[in-house]
Amino acid sequence: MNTVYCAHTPDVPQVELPARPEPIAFPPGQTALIVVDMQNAYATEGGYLDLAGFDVSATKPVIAKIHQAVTAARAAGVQIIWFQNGWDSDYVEAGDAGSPNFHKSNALKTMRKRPELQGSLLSKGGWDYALVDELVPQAGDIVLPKSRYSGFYNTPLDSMLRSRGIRHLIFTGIATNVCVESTLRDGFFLEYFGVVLEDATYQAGPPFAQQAALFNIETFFGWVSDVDTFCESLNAR
Ligand SMILES: C/C(=C/NC(N)=O)C(=O)O
Repeated sequence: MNTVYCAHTPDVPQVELPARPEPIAFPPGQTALIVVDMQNAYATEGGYLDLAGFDVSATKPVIAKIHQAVTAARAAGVQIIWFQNGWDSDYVEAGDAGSPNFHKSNALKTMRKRPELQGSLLSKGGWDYALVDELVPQAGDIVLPKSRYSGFYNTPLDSMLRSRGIRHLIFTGIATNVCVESTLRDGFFLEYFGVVLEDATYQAGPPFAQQAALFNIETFFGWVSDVDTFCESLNAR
């Protein structure tokens, strides 16, 4: 199958990444690896998703895969971007009853159901908001807070990418079917090429949510590959 090349980067050295539905080429210096919301809230037992009734028992291998992908990407000159989802401790940024987020956020709903949790879930500065211990941003990485599912909404992500000439986005993180897919979709509308490394992501909900998100991405919005393939492609440069 023919490899997909961005028409605006033909003269830049490219990495060819085997992916579904077809291979895609990316120039490492014009690529960002985005780690979506690898916070205790989403990946650790006792965090928000767990308390809200979602199964997070299988997230350890995902954390290890993200670590592997980040290490290889950083060494290859790929920009690393970490997102952290959440709000101020008074939840002003979450919105009041005039915001759909107030009604749909399972974190806010869980705290309304269990008032003893109020102030603890996804609150900036708290354990739930913090990145998991295994994943530590390094000098030169970009760390961005966000208050809604898409990393492009109300954040400087687009201008930071444009100012660095970045057109290619490699996605990892949790949840595939919520913030990963939302950010990749918004990136598609803004003309970014989005690839998900499937074993470095995990769903919020049953396994079919992961399958549906990956189907949507590979069929309509981007490409799907995995961490070993990504690392081997970088090493083969
Ligand atoms: C369900 C959920 C997902 N967030 C994410 N990081 O994908 C939430 O924030 O409530």
